Amino acid sequence: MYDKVMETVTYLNEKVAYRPKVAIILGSGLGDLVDYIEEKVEISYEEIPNFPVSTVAGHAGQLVFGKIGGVEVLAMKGRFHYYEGYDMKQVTYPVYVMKQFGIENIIVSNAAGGANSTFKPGTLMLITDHINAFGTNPLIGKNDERFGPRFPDMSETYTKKLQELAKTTAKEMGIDYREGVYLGTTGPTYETAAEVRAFISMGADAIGMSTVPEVIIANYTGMNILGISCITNMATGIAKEAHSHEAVVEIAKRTGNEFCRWVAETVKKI
Ligand SMILES: O=P(O)(O)O[C@@H]1C[C@H](O)[C@@H](CO)O1
Ligand SMILES: Nc1nc2[nH]cnc2c(=O)[nH]1
Repeated sequence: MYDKVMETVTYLNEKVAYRPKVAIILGSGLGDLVDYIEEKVEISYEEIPNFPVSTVAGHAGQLVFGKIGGVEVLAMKGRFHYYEGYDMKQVTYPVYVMKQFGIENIIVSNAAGGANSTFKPGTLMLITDHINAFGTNPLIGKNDERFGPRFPDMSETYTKKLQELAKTTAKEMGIDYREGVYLGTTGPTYETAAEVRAFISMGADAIGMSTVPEVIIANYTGMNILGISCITNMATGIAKEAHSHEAVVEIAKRTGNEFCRWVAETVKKI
């Protein structure tokens, strides 16, 4: 794995002059953030050695390098989900690459269902912590100490300093946000109402199908982490209507503007 990652990193180093310290993983329907990136260099996943290829509608499959307000960034437009059939090492492969490429701060985003009944579709939630309900862990297997320790601590997974920065920025910009715990499941089914009740009793405020594996690797490799969920629907049982991925992407795109403004301003201060 290490050699493969380094091969990908070498390719990127030769292909782009940018050396960003900040990366952003864009969730379903949140890809418009790339419109805030100037002097872009875009690379399709197919072109990148050892990179998996995204198959989900609403996910473009590109690394986008450039600048937001003068700050160099790397945005991942299209992520890899466990439910697509990738194994956990493939799902998290880009995060290993980012770390070796020099990324120190990662912003992870997602579209998620609201489990906290005080949320509504369109709510932006700053992730304060997560629950891994995937039933597996991307670090299972032999550990390579060149990436990180065998038993990573996760007592401050979502970096307090970045949370404070995002909160101050939101207040300055008049952006409304909530805070909460993201629970990640495998998908691709949306939850049953009974599962949502169980997840609420476990402490979930938002439920999604991504983010947790990437964050586990980002934490393991020693990155600062900021997470934002865009609540696109209320979770099953709280919502009156049935879910569809099309509706999720549609709401994420509609609320995406606030999300993009918030992330762009926060990036400038990192
Ligand atoms: O990549 P994210 O977590 O934003 O995508 C969400 C979860 C599923 O992939 C999909 C369900 O509609 O959207
Ligand atoms: N698991 C899950 N993922 C989502 N992504 C967007 N909405 C939802 C949801 O309600 N549940």
